[in-house]
Amino acid sequence: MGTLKFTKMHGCGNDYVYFDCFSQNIEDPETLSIRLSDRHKGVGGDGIIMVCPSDIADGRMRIFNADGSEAMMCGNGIRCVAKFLYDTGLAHKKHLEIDTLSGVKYCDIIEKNGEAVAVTVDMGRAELVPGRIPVSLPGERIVGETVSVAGGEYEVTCVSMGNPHCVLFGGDPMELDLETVGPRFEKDPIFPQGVNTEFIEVIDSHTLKMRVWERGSGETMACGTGACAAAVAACLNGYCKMGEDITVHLRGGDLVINYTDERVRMTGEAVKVFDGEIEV
Ligand SMILES: N[C@@H](CCC[C@H](N)C(=O)O)C(=O)O
Repeated sequence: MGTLKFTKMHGCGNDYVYFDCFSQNIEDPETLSIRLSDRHKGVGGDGIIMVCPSDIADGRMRIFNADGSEAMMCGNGIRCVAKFLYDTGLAHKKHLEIDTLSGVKYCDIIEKNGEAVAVTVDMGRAELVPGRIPVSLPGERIVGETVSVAGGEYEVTCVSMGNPHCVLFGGDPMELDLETVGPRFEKDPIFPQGVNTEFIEVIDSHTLKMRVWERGSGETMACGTGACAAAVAACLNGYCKMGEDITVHLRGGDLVINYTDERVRMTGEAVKVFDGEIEV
């Protein structure tokens, strides 16, 4: 038995329990994530995030979903990791490099009264090659393709932002039975590693409304990589234009995304809720 110090943080309501792993060791993050994510018997969150030292960057992020699975990347999480590094002084730099399982990402801190309040992240290139997303469908890329999922026909666009995404365009996503439809996509064999699924209503050429079902965590208030994938998909399907700012309205707040061939940039809030300590 021992204790672990943590910080509860969120980006647009996508909340995780963050651990300073420069000074603490977590032996079994998978089990800890399942336990702490419980909103009744735990701290409550969409998973846990370990902020670790790195030999090649200012810090390294490890993210675990609420079901204990480790993910390669988290858009809302990386903004909070940047805030954590900046505010705690572990790396008090306006430009931060953060290593992830999908490579090093570059973060620019937006500061107010000495604290990071928002972060712009260079998320790198959007990956469209099906085998690298991965999605088991033929072709050079999957843009507006009709596929059969659990007996239904859907028009999908598939993108990797370091993790796999399937984007669908339609009417108001708030009217969807997401608890039924989300798991069907997550577990469909065309996505060999599972998938995060975004349901999008195009409001205008600079504005999207989105609801997300996340692999490993279910419905969350927001998904940063998902908002990036949605903006990329909106451009590929001709709803929005590359190089222009696209605001994505999520259940928990807004993200601004800018997509070019070279990179996807994401800007949004990073918020600390409270510090705590827990027996493990
Ligand atoms: N909420 C995240 C993504 C977290 C990981 C995802 N569920 C996966 O398994 O790929 C974000 O903000 O990007």
